[in-house]
Amino acid sequence: MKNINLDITKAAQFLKAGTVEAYESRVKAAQEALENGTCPGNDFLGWLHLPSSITPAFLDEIQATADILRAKCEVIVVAGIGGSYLGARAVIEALGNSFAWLLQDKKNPTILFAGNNIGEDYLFELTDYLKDKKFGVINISKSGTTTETALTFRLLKKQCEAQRGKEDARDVIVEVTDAKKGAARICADKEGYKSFIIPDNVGGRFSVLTPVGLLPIACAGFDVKELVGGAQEMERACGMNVPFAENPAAQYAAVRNGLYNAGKKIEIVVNYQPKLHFFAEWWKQLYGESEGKDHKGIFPAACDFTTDLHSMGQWIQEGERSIFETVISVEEPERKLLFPHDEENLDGLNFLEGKRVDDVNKMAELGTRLAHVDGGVPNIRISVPRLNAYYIGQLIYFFEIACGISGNLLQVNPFNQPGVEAYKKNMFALLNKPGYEAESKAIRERL
Ligand SMILES: O=P(O)(O)OC[C@H]1O[C@H](O)[C@H](O)[C@@H](O)[C@@H]1O
Repeated sequence: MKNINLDITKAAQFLKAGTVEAYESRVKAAQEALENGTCPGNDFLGWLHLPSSITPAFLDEIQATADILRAKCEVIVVAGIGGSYLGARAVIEALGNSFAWLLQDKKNPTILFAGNNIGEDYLFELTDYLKDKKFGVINISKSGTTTETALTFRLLKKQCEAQRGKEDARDVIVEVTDAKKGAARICADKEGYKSFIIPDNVGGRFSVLTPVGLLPIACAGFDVKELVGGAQEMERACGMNVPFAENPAAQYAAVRNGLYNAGKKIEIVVNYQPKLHFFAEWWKQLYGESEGKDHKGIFPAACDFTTDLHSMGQWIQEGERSIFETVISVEEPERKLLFPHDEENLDGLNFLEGKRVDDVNKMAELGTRLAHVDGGVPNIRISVPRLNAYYIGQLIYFFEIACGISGNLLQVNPFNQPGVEAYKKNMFALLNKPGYEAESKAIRERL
């Protein structure tokens, strides 16, 4: 079976000859530091060999819980934010029907996401929509104390119990959280909810292959064994025994650092399939939180093409030359649709009659690639044979291991996110959270 394939030729051509190759020894050192646990943030390396450590029995347990929720719920709300949100949504949207929430699909529950904002209208409208629904909740929080998620869970737990009764609610509320600490753990133990553990040594943004991602994905009806199988294959293909020139993660990490050092400060991940929109959101957190520190790091951005060619296309073609693109290209769509004939041919498009829609999309992609490279935008291309669970699993692990290597090349700790606390501290000070008295006083003096 084919694997995802990385092509860096149209990016490396922007660098001095030999630049990518010159990273070989530094990449090797980064790989060794990850393997040996000697890099910064070495207490968060549990994701490194996670795919190959997942057992069939563990996946059966995930599936059994998902089956209960699927049988008892027409809607499942997945509450979580950041790494406790984006991976599940990325995979579910990539694999699902584009109009999933509009389908009266009796076979699969509708999956909704919440706990990822503090929008009063959003939460009101969600709880309003759920009023006459048989719904369940997967509450996901590693710390168990994240405000956005905790607020949402308060609302949903109460509503679920009110609508179903406390006993029945107990079967459809599941917590995914720390083994020992945090409000979600205490609540799960007290209420007797089914719960899954997020390992201590796996950070949120690397946790999609733990129950954080696997449980919602199984609830949505997708094959978690295939997903993990794809990740396992990439764990092998990106292993440190694979030579530098043949190792896609090593190559990607090297070329993007080469580009960064040559002044390309922004990486735009691009898709030509709208289903990959949230995959790019997941990627943005993975790379943004891992590399954006010590006043360094490529800014991770994303565009959906061809949609955004009609909005951001101008900037990409002719704006400041500080960007490069990483295109995720799906080789073969899952469905077939032909360009139709039209008697009047008012749009002049009858020359495309009978062609697959994807043939047109592919020419848009090729034309864009040539135009952007001509315009000075280095282009990395990752081709994905099909948009299925196996290849999404490959993409996930590929980007994770490349991120670990890349962060080490950048000489930052890729596994912490101290900067995220600044807004939380201010918010709690402004809200007069008990324990924040001094901060509250100090911040008010600044207003
Ligand atoms: O899973 P939780 O503890 O609720 O955290 C959810 C997210 O929020 C934080 O602020 C971090 O920046 C993220 O890395 C994390 O994934």
